[in-house]
Amino acid sequence: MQPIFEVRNLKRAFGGLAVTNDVSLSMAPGDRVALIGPNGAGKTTFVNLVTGNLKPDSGEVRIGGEVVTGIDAIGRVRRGLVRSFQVTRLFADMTPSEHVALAVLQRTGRAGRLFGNFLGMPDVMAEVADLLGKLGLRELMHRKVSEIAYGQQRLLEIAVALALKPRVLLLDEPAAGVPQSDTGRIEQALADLPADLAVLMIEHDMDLVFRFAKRVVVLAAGAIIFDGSPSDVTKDLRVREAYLGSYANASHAA
Ligand SMILES: Nc1ncnc2c1ncn2[C@@H]1O[C@H](COP(=O)(O)OP(=O)(O)OP(=O)(O)O)[C@@H](O)[C@H]1O
Repeated sequence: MQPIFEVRNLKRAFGGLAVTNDVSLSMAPGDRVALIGPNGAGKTTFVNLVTGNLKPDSGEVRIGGEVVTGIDAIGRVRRGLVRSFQVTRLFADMTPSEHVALAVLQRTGRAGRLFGNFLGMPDVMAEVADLLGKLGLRELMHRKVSEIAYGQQRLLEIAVALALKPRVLLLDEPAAGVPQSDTGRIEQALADLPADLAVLMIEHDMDLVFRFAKRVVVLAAGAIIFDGSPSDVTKDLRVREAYLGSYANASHAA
């Protein structure tokens, strides 16, 4: 299948440190990939390079075959590359329906309109209600974000991302900070993501990785050291060494 998302020979250094060191990765529609790696492996930097929040020193990012390396973050969202909105970027005084409506208006090129008007736009409201319903947030759609639980805020991040109709979705630790009692709802939302969506999830929780991912990519010291099946990743010697090395460094530093 033609890749929907491709990274070729991506490099980025800070000072003398190669934080993204010749990374290549390709994903097809429907892929469910987990990106893992010890602390400081370069996962966040990689995501920032991919989304256009950071410029690479060299290499290429493609969405649907189009080279987007010179296109900014908003242009990449328009082409279908969406990173889940972070809880820290939700507006405490706004409601879930306002957040999702804003994303729908942005996607449909109507974000410039007076925002309060969306309540009178039946197509927008129908989509907002549908999306929030699918994520179990319908009852809370008109409450303030500050009044809803953290797990529900994380579901709202997913709803906002989906309202942008992504072709490639980057999820940054979607269940981090969510109490155990609420992680089931997040996992259900991940299981219900559109089948043709390519999903790259950064995750530390290996239980979640094993339940979600069909493929695991391991980044260590800026380079991909493993790209394969979840069942093979724990047996891989280089992966074991990378994690052991990071634990050794951490205890050394402590
Ligand atoms: N703007 C920057 N300037 C200098 N060094 C940086 C910068 N951003 C990241 N680094 C360094 O790059 C390395 C990788 O950082 P990055 O945050 O990408 O790793 P990570 O895998 O996301 O880590 P974690 O899992 O701990 O969040 C670290 O050594 C970090 O100190």
